[in-house]
Amino acid sequence: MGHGELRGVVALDGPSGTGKSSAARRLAAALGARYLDTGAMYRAIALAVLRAGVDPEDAERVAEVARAAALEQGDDPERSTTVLDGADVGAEIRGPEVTLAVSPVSAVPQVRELLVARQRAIIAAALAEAGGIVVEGRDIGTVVAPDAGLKVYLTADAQARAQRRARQDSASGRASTVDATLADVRRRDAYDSTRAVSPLRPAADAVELDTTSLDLKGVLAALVDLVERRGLRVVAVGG
Ligand SMILES: Nc1ncnc2c1ncn2[C@@H]1O[C@H](COP(=O)(O)OP(=O)(O)OP(=O)(O)O)[C@@H](O)[C@H]1O
Ligand SMILES: Nc1ccn([C@H]2C[C@H](O)[C@@H](COP(=O)(O)O)O2)c(=O)n1
Repeated sequence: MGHGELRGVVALDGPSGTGKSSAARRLAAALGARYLDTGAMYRAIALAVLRAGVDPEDAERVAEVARAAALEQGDDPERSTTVLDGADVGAEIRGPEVTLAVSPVSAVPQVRELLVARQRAIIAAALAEAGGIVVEGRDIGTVVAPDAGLKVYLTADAQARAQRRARQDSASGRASTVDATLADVRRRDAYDSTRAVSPLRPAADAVELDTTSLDLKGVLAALVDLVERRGLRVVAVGG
């Protein structure tokens, strides 16, 4: 068992742009835990589908590509890596082509089955090695880790989320407008929450946290408070 302060699994779910990745990474780093970005795994499979020249809506061929892809998702909160077929694709999976393809790809039941099994294996290894892990996505509290010690469902106004995403795009040199980003955010929310398998929704026992008027420091403070109230934070003894 490692010396992190978090014991067990924290599940962070919610729609696109609510701050799951930013908050999960910071929480894991603050509590000496591992961090798993499950969206990056779906994005990597979407990239493999595009590279193979397969239509993201062709479920059968998408499942074949997913089975053949060699995917390694890291769980270090200081440096979250996504390696596809031997190369780091961390930047490429954030591009607009992958963002457009990822919703249909992630709706394919065989893709979900494959990735959920891998996510559970990563979580089990992290618990054994570090004692705690923060996992973020769309179905963590409902499907991947239904026994998580804390489940948080992040929300924020679509307008605020689009503004955040447009700022992020412009900081990374990608041209986008708030209107176009808002349309994309709404498209993905609709697709992700209406698909047949594991649709985006809060777990019955999730705590909802609206981040619209919170900055990232405020979100982190609220999460640490929830972790402490659940008794999931242990203070390491000795050095
Ligand atoms: N509370 C906040 N206040 C201001 N900016 C924020 C806040 N939360 C996140 N952001 C910014 O919004 C952008 C999107 O955040 P992030 O990637 O963490 O969201 P996400 O929920 O993981 O989105 P996705 O599901 O689409 O990957 C980032 O640029 C991040 O810095
Ligand atoms: N557990 C998950 C994580 C992600 N997805 C899908 C739905 C998202 O639109 C897409 C990309 O995720 P993001 O990187 O934006 O968090 O992947 C999912 O279905 N289940």
